[in-house]
Amino acid sequence: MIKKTYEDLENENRLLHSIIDVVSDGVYAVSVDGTILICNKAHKKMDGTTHNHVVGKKDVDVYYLELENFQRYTVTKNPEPLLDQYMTYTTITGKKVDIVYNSYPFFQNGTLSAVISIGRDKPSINELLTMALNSFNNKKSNRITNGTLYTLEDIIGNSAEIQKTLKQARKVAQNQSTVMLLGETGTGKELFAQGIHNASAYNSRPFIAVNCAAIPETLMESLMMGTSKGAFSGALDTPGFFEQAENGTLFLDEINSLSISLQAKLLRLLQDKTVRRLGDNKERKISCRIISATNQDLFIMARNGAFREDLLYRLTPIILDIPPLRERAEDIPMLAKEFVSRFNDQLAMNIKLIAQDLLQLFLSYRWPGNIRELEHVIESAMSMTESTEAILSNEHLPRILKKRLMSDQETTGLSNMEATANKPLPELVRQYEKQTIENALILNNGNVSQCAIQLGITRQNLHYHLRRLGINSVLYKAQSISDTTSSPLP
Ligand SMILES: Nc1ncnc2c1ncn2[C@@H]1O[C@H](COP(=O)(O)OP(=O)(O)OP(=O)(O)O)[C@@H](O)[C@H]1O
Repeated sequence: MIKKTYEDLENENRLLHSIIDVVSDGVYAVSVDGTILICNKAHKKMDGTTHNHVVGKKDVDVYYLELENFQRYTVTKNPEPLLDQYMTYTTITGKKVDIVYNSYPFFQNGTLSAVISIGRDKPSINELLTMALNSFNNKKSNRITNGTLYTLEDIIGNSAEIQKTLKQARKVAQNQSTVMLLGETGTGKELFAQGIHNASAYNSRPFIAVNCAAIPETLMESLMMGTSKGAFSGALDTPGFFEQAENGTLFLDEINSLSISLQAKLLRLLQDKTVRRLGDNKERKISCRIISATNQDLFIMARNGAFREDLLYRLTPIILDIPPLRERAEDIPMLAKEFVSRFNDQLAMNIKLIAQDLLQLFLSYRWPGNIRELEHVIESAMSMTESTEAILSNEHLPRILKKRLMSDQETTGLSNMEATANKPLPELVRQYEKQTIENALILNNGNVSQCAIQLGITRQNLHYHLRRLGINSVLYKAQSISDTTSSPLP
């Protein structure tokens, strides 16, 4: 074997250092007595430190945290790999870092001599997650890296109802007030919450979404408040939701499912505007906007004692009511077109048109699951379609879905009777005329002449009715599915 010269070893050392420096994860090595041996570029960038701050210095002088929270301390006590650990610390430069790391013992001649750690900070993990999500939806590429996917501009709908809610959302985004989003399931409450965050001045800060119905009650308190190491067996230093959302937005979805005891705890946090991690005595200021959402009537729940009235009033200084899809049927073609276009991409299909029979079925259905249901129905229909087909029609609906959608057509007469019981006749006539003309425009791609023929009136007469009823026929002009503008489709 050829013996390496000192110069060879020097070159090899330089090469290894260069490799370590170009790795995008933070790489760090510390001797068992706490002297920092290696800290690569990515780690220094994450920490906001320089070579002089770190290499050769004692770790306890560079990173401000309790000795027993250093990975070096834990691995020295028990020389085994320590994987997927999460920690928060402040560095000598005052930068606060959230990091997830793996640490490994390094042995020389059978004796532990150093600890090597490889880590990534939370913002870069969020970035990775966002990239992964984006890769599922190429339309959403180069998307936001604050934990969200949508802006208010992504909310589709030309109806007066949705435009009014969007206008209110844009206004609310200007300040940091607490907002409550009301709406049936699938109406787009989370979309609005993300949209408000992204339209706000603090949109570079985190958006933390918590589904209150999905987290077991026993875990919720520690996740909400955070824990300090030793609070209970296995507890680590972990920031709670409020801390994670620092200067950003905390979105509490399905807040109606919080138990009464958690409601009391949440109320106390909101009143004190401070949070204390479990097992810690340090008070931390709450500095995030709270957006909550419910698909049940909290005012009725409060009346029945199922939701605390005092908490309800804390959460509702501003209320945005998101209308169900059945109350804005004119948005259905536009939404359907968007979903067809998305599934064309995802399923490698080439649907160019939604047939009139299917569109008519969509327009007559009540959509209890709202936009999410429309999205799923289109996905199911497209999954039943050959990739060579260009028109999506009734025939592509799975039998069970078709039956469900058609059952509404049969009951529409009855529900109309119930809905119209207390309205004056002229208003009902006007509503009916407007709906009939809008449906005809949708079905005729905004072509006024064809629409007039279908309705059995002259073109001039139709123009008169359009003006009288405030309908803009241009909005109904046909566009191909692949068109990205949000207008009704053929
Ligand atoms: N106006 C809209 N434009 C485009 N897509 C929408 C719109 N509203 C909702 N969606 C889509 O509908 C689905 C449901 O939206 P979201 O999850 O925001 O509803 P939600 O009201 O929060 O529902 P839940 O109460 O069940 O949590 C999502 O896939 C979303 O992308």
